[in-house]
Amino acid sequence: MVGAAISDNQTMTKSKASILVIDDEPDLRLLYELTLLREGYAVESAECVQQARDKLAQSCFDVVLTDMRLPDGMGMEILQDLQQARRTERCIVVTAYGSAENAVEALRAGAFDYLTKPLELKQLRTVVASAVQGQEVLAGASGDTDCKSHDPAADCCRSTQADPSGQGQAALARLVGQSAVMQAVKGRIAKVARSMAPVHIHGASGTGKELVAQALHANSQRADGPLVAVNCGAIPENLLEAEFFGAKKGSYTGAVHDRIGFFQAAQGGTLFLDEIGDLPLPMQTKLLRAIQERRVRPLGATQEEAVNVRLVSATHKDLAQEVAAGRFRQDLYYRLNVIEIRIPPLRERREDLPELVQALLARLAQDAGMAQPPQITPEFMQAITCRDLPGNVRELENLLHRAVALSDGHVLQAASIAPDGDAMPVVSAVQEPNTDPAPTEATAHQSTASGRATDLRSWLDAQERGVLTQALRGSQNDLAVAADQLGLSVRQLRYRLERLGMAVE
Ligand SMILES: Nc1ncnc2c1ncn2[C@@H]1O[C@H](COP(=O)(O)OP(=O)(O)OP(=O)(O)O)[C@@H](O)[C@H]1O
Repeated sequence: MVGAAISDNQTMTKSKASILVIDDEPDLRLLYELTLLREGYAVESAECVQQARDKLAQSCFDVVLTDMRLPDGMGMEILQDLQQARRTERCIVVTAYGSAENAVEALRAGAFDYLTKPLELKQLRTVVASAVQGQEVLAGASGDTDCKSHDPAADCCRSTQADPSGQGQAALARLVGQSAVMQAVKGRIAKVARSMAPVHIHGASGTGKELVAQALHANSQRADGPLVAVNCGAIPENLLEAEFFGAKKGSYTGAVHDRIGFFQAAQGGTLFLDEIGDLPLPMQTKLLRAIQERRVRPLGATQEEAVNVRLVSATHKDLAQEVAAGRFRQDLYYRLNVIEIRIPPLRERREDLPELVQALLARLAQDAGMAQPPQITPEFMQAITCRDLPGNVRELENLLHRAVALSDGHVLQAASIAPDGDAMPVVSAVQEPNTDPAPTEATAHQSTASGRATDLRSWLDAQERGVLTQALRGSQNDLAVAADQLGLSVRQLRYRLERLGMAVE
C-alpha cells in the first residue's frame, strides 16, 4: 500500500521535483511525460491503480497526476490512499470534460487541484508548477531535500505545516478566540489552506470573514503572492465586468487606459470575493465561466488570458436559500462551495468575549498612539456581557472604540457603553440614536490629539451615518429614492448601510 515504508536503497536523491503520472492511454501518458520532462522534472509513470501503488510503495514523489478512470479502479482510490497514509504528495486529478461533480469530489477529498480533459498543456504546466512550488516550501521548511538522510517513510509523511516565515501562524493568531467553535474554525483553515479548492466562508456580518480569508491565504503556499479582496456589493453593476476581468483602453466610456482586473491582479495568489451573494445573475454567469475555463477576457480584448488564482468567497446570506429563490446560480454555488467554513456568531461563543475585548482594546490603543490600553473594570466587562451584540465583533469593536474615545484614557466607564448608547444605530422613520453627523466632543478631541487613522475612520463613519440617516428620513425610508438622492445605486446604498450596521425597518 501507499503508506508502506521505503527501504533506503530504494529512495532517490531528490535533485529535482518528481512527478508520478498515472494514465492508461499510452499517447496521453507520453504527452504528459514529455511535457513535464521538458519542464525539468523527474517523471515516472504508471498505467493503472496497482502499478501506481507499487511505485508509491517504493518511492516518494512531489506530485501525483492521475486520471480519474483507470482500468482497475479510480484515481480517487490513489488520492484516498495518499490521504490515509498522510503522504506529502500533492495529487492532481484529471477529470472528463463537464464532470464538475468529480472535480468537486476530488477537491473535497483532498486533491490539490484538478484538470479537465482535453488538457491544455499550458494549464498542465501551471498547475504542476504550483503544486511543486508548495512542496519546495515544505522541503525548505524542514531543511530537507535529500531523502536518504532521513527515515524514508517519514519523508513521505505529512508533518507540521510549512510556515517558514510564521505569517500563517500570525494570521491565525489575529483570529482571536479559544472557544471550541473558534478552535474548530482555525483547525479547518489550517487543514484546507494548502489545496487549491475554492473555499466559501459563511458567517453573519462582523464575524471576521475577512480575517478568515486572510488566514487562509497566509497559510497557503500562495502566501507570497497577492491577496486581492473584493467587496462584490460595493461595485456599480455596469463596472463589474471591467473590474473583474480588466478592460482595454476605450472599451467603455471613461476607460482612458488599459486596466487589469481583479483576476489578473490576484495572479498566483488568492482572490477573495466578499458578499458574493450580491453579484447580479449576469455577472454570476461570467464568473462561472472564468472559474471553469480558468481564463478571462478583458473588456474590449480579442484574446483570453489564462489566470491562476485560488478563490475564496464569503457572504452573510444563506446561499443555498438564494439558490432556491433563483437569485444565485446553482452551478456557481456548487463551484464556490467546495469547502465551507462557517464562522459562528458571537452569541455562540460568548466565552471568547474577555479575550476579544483585551485584543481589540490593545489594537485600538496602539492605533490611537496610547502607551498602554485603558483598564477595564468588572462593571465594564459586565456591561459588555449584557449586550446582545448582533453586529458581532465589528459591533464590539465599535463599542470599545466609543468607550475609549469617551474615557479619560486610563479606565473605561461602563456608562459609556450603556444600551441606550449609539454603537449600532437602527434607522427607523424617526427613532435613530446616533444621527448627529458631527463627532462627539471626545471623538473630535481624540482625532485631533492623535491624528490616527482609526479616529478619522470613526469620524468619517459618523459623518456618513448622518448623511445616510437624513436621506432615509427624507425619502421615508425608500431606498431607491434615497439612493438616487445620494447619487448611489441601491446596491451601494445597501452595502453602506450594512457596513455601518444600520438596519432599515
Ligand atoms: N475573531 C476575531 N478576532 C479579532 N478581531 C476580529 C475577529 N473577528 C472579527 N474581528 C474584527 O472585527 C471587524 C470585522 O471583521 P471582518 O471585516 O473580518 O468581518 P466580516 O465578517 O468580513 O464582516 P462583513 O460581512 O460586514 O464584511 C474587523 O475589524 C476585524 O478585525
